[in-house]
Amino acid sequence: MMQAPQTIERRRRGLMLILSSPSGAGKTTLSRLLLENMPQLQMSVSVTTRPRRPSEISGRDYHFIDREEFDRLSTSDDLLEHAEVYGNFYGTPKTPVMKALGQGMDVLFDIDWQGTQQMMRKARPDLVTIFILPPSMAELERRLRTRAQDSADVVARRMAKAHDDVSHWREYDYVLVNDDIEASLVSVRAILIAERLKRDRQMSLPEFVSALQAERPPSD
Ligand SMILES: Nc1ncnc2c1ncn2[C@@H]1O[C@H](COP(=O)(O)OP(=O)(O)OP(=O)(O)O)[C@@H](O)[C@H]1O
Ligand SMILES: Nc1nc2c(ncn2[C@@H]2O[C@H](COP(=O)(O)O)[C@@H](O)[C@H]2O)c(=O)[nH]1
Repeated sequence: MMQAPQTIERRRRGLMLILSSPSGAGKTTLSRLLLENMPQLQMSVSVTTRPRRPSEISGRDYHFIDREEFDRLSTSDDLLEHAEVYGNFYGTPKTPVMKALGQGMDVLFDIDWQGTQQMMRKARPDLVTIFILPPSMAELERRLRTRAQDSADVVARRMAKAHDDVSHWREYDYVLVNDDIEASLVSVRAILIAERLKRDRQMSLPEFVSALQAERPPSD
């Protein structure tokens, strides 16, 4: 006998939402706000060889590791992707991502364009990618300086790479200019909500629709 539609468990393939931008455009800020108010979304916490900033918490913002440990993780295939960015090494641990997806969660990534390219080769159908542009290069520099977490040398090094970073915008599904943070948050939430409704991600739809069609039409 056919199950009633309302008793069918609505299963969905988890998706991987990637945010990339030149350094300082606002990925971390947007990610934190998005996670505050979005169920079924988990942040991927990267490993990095970069020194910890004063405001950062190990295990929440990054897993801070040395180069030897990083090389061990990358050669043992424990990273989904990895790259050298602004002179430091960064990578995405594989196990927590696979576990979260297996539990029906979506996973949020704050990674650069090199990591995104690697992820595209591995898991394109499950990826949703967003590139975040700053309103201007002057505002980008202002944000990096007022964040006050990096030395003047580090800010200069990141600004020197900003044009090259921006040149990758066409590789992304969505592009937004992070002028107003609240407006950007609304856009990212809208993208995620719409992507969750994509037909191919709703695994139980065929079963659900069959059950709907098997119901007797209401009598007049
Ligand atoms: N729309 C915005 N308007 C003004 N300031 C913003 C906006 N978005 C972010 N900021 C500020 O800009 C600074 C940089 O933002 P954030 O750290 O989120 O950038 P990021 O893209 O994560 O940088 P990185 O790539 O270096 O990790 C922070 O001080 C943040 O508060
Ligand atoms: N390819 C990857 N890039 C990553 C990862 N984690 C962070 N990043 C990117 O590095 C820069 C600099 O970050 P910051 O925290 O030092 O300011 C930024 O573009 C991040 O998106 C990662 O695991 N893989």
